[in-house]
Amino acid sequence: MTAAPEWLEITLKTSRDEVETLENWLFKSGALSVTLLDSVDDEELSHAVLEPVPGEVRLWDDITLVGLYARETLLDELHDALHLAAAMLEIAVPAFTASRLQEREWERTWMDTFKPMQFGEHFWICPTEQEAPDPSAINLRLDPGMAFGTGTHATTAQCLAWMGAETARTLRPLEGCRVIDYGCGSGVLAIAALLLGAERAWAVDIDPQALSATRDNARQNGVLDKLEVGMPELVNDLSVELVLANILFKPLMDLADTLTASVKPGGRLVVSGILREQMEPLRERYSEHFEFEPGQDQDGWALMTAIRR
Ligand SMILES: C[S@@+](CC[C@H](N)C(=O)[O-])C[C@H]1O[C@@H](n2cnc3c(N)ncnc32)[C@H](O)[C@@H]1O
Repeated sequence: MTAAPEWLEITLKTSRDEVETLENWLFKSGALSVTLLDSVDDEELSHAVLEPVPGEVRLWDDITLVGLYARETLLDELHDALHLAAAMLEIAVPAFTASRLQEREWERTWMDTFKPMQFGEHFWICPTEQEAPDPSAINLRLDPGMAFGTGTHATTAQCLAWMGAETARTLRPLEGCRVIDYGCGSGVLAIAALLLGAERAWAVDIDPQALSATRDNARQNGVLDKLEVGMPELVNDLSVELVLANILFKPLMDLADTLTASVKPGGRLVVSGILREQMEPLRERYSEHFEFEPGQDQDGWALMTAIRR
């Protein structure tokens, strides 16, 4: 009898400062999902992702990253992809271990670790196969394990918390807004914006896998008809009321002119994925056209919002 195909898993240890870059590296090399584990006790925790409790964002100084690749991936091909992705990101290939994972174990991993998360009074992210804890709330459904952004990452969580905060007042806080999600990953922010009342959204990314995950997730949440998905050129001539950009510091600095042009005067820019010490240079880069609101800084990660003059 032929053995069931196994998933390929890459594991590496890193520090908080490096986690975002290395997560990006794993995705660029073709990972279907990336999980963050606390390294302190990862033998015992095995595959238990340390979820923030609702409203809480946690990060650890010593983190294990686990990237999961499609079953048909060959180890040699993966080595090549990891080296190529490192070269694209201009980083040295870090030390990692590769192992095979049985399908059942992989499924259980995600079922066990991705739990419903609440962001604000009436807004939740829920795995598709689980009951929503509050069926009357706005429940964004996501399949665990597909592309970046189930809300478990601190920087995604900060954006979702910012969007969900107003749900105590109204279930449609983004009513009438047109929204761009720049660097959409799983599309979670664009989909959240639409569920929270946005009129129309555009989700763009340089990674084709992210675009296809975004379409699937939007369809699943019944908002595909209000969402356009594509490469960044899609929004070249567009300026909207709200631009969400959870990408790294360097792309945010490089994209300043593009992102500035995509926010209409009086509109708002929300950026995350930046470290506390990167807030000031970022503010300076955007200050000619934006009035910054007080930034939020949680466990070293910052979310900044600004109004376009
Ligand atoms: C940190 S993930 C965030 C995903 C999602 N928005 C979220 O909040 O979970 C950043 C995403 O930005 C994309 N990205 C990086 N540089 C980009 C660029 N220059 N233009 C568009 N997308 C970019 C990456 O491919 C990745 O999917």
